[in-house]
Amino acid sequence: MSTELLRATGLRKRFGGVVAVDSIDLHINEAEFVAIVGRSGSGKSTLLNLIAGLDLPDEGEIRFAGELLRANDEDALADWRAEHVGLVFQAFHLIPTLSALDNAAVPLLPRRSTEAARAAARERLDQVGLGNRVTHRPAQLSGGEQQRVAIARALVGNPKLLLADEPTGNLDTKTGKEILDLFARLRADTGTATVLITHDENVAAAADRRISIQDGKVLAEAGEGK
Ligand SMILES: Nc1ncnc2c1ncn2[C@@H]1O[C@H](COP(=O)(O)OP(=O)(O)OP(=O)(O)O)[C@@H](O)[C@H]1O
Repeated sequence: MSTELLRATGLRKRFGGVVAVDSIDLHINEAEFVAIVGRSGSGKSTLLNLIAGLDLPDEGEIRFAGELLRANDEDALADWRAEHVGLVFQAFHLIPTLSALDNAAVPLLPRRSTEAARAAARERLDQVGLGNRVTHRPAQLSGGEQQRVAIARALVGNPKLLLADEPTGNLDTKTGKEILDLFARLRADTGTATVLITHDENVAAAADRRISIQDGKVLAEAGEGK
C-alpha cells in the first residue's frame, strides 16, 4: 500500500472570467513520479502553483501528510514550502553572479551555516553529475547543466515533494531526455515524490502515472497506483 503524501480536494482558481483550475481532486503518493499533462492554457501551471502554495485557491483544500495547509497564513506556507517542497522551472532561474555551488546552496542559507549549506549543495551537485562544475557560473554552463544545478538546488533541503514546471521545455530533445532520466534516477535514489508538468506526451510517458487536464479539469488518469 502506498502512503499518500498530498491530497487536493475541490481546487478551483479563477482569473477574471477564466476558470483556470476547475474543481480538481488529486493525490500524490510518497516517492511517486506523476506527470500532469495538458495543452497550453489547460491550467497546468496554475495547478502546480496551487499545489506548491505559491498561489491560493478560491475554493478547495490541500492536505500534506494529512495536515491541512493553512492557506490564510503566508508565513506558515512559506515555512512548509522551504521544508518540504523543491521547485524546478523551465527557465532555470539561477542567480547569474553566483557559482553553481552557491546557487545550489541558496535554499539552505536561511536555516544553516554557509559551510553546511555548501556541503549539502556539493553532495547534490555530485548526485546530478556536476561535481566538476561547482565553481562555474550559470553563463559558463550549458542549458542542461544549468537545469541540473536547479535540480540540485531544489533537492538540497531533502524535500518530500519535487515540483517541476516544464523542466525540459528550454532543452533540446537529447538533453531533455537526460534530464528526465535524472528525475527518474533521483526519485529512485532519494524517494522524493516528483510531479512534472508538461504539454509533451513523450515526456509524460516517463512518469509512473499521468493526469491529463483540459480546460482546468481532470480529463483522465493513467498508469500505476491510480
Ligand atoms: N495570473 C493570471 N492572470 C490571468 N489569467 C491567468 C493567469 N494565470 C493563468 N491565467 C489563465 O488561466 C488559464 C490557465 O493558464 P496556465 O498557465 O495554468 O495554463 P498551462 O496549461 O500551464 O499553459 P502553458 O502550457 O501555456 O504554460 C489560461 O487561460 C491563462 O491565460
